[in-house]
Amino acid sequence: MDDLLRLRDVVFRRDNFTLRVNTLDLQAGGRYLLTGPNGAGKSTLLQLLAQLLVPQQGELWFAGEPVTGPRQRQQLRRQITLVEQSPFLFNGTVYQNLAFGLRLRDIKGDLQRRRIERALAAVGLEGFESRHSDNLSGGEVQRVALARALVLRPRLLLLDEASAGLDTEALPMFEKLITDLSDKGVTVVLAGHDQQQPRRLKTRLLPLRDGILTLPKDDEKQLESDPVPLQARA
Ligand SMILES: Nc1ncnc2c1ncn2[C@@H]1O[C@H](COP(=O)(O)OP(=O)(O)OP(=O)(O)O)[C@@H](O)[C@H]1O
Repeated sequence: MDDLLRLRDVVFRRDNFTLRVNTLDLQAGGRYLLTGPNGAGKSTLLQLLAQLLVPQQGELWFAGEPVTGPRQRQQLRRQITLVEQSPFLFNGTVYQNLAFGLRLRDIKGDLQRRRIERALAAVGLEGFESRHSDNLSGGEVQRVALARALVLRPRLLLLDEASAGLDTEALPMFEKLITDLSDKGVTVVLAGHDQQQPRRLKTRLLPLRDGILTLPKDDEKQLESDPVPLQARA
């Protein structure tokens, strides 16, 4: 598989927190799980991968091209979507929330309607188009936020604790969606605390501790074992 995103010697500093990523290669169609305790830097790394934060040091490549300036980062944001830990839906209907990003991409009319219908069906919320964002449960908000990401058809989908509020019916649907997307070539990075998810989803692990990403020495072995960093890659 080809690398979609590569990071080398990346350092991001903010206040008293420093995030360090020596080597990270995300393959096209790969599934990854970012693990680590509260405050380890998972959300910060996802924002960096989403090109919403800019590292002070290091190099990034997307689809083989070096990521250099703000203009390029802005273009990349059209291919990368982050679903935040506490997603914000604006005051309006579910349809309006999903249509917003499509309108910016000039996707209108029937195509817009079909994409929204399909994305809502994919998260199990068929017929939710006219529901108001104020009248949704926490789990429904998360699913609408996921659908809002899906309609944009990103090449890299970043999910910050996106399954935390899902019930026992919604979780298998969510996990099937993730595997289907990666089978279609979408790279998916999830951050979370579900200890069983790596086994169920067969994700590669990206363990973060105190802002340092420590890749497991042997990814395949890691899939069989607990999601705990064992040894740093030299
Ligand atoms: N907007 C911000 N401004 C300043 N510091 C921040 C900001 N967001 C996070 N931090 C700090 O950066 C560090 C990493 O936080 P981050 O949210 O990335 O961790 P996390 O691993 O996602 O945690 P959690 O599991 O609790 O979601 C923490 O020390 C946090 O206090």
